[in-house]
Amino acid sequence: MSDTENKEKFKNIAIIVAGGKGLRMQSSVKKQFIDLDGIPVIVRTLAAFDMHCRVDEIILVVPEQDLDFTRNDLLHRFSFSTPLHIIKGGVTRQDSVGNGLDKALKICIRPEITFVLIHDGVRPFVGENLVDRCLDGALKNGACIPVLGIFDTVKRADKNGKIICTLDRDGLFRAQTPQVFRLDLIVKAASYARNTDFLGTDEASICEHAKLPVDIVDGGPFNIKLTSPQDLIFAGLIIQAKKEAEIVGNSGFFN
Ligand SMILES: Nc1ccn([C@@H]2O[C@H](COP(=O)(O)OP(=O)(O)OP(=O)(O)O)[C@@H](O)[C@H]2O)c(=O)n1
Ligand SMILES: C[C@](O)(CO)[C@H](O)COP(=O)(O)O
Repeated sequence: MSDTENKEKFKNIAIIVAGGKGLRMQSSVKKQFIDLDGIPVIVRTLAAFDMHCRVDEIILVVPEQDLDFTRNDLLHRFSFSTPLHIIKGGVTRQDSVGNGLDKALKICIRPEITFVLIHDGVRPFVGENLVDRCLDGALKNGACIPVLGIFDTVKRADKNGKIICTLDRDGLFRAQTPQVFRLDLIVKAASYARNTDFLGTDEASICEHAKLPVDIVDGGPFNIKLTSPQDLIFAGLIIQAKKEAEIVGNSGFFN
């Protein structure tokens, strides 16, 4: 099926979760609101989905106490063309995603023909082609996430810092976002996780728990999650490198 036909038939909703406290970043400003070269992290992330021609609507999840600030102050300074819904998050990432899924159910026509792209608000360098790969994968089999291989030798160690063994890294991957799912499937998996008290660190793990298959596609080396203070240094370098690549017409590298 061609892209144009898909666009008529399917609806793609990005759910950007930015409802966390960002404790590991040790910053007085929550990491999703930190300014990176004049543009807040969450605005950079929103812009990546706003500019993507296959994203029809965006749901932004923020901490309840930051709803007013986000609506009236932060986003007031920027304009987006994709319909944007701003809602409150929950205690855990899974709760925040759950709120996003509830909203997606309300704004979709039919969950069976709706895809949700669940993305960390603090992965601002997600590329256009990476989003396409995840969407294409989910269109085929209902669920798809981007991953990166592991290029270092992987050790298991005990609590005293003594190595127990070296793991076989063949078949091991690091999961990124956006994680894309047909809405009816992820809603079913999320409800099963709730009923069985399963708490996952990503949405793929919720599907795994519900025995729903999830495909993988290549993630991106620049699609980093801003977690600790050092990541802000990497973010600055990525921004600088992107600017330089744009000048010489080589920015495709970052997609
Ligand atoms: N209750 C929560 C917790 C996390 N997130 C979001 O999930 C993404 C990935 O989570 P992580 O990097 O762990 O963010 P925090 O939970 O904010 O960080 P920390 O664990 O360091 O406090 C972030 O965009 C974060 O805002 C969320 O929407 N709601
Ligand atoms: C969803 C995620 O970013 C995929 O790598 C990750 O699992 C979030 O984990 P964290 O423990 O909240 O950092």
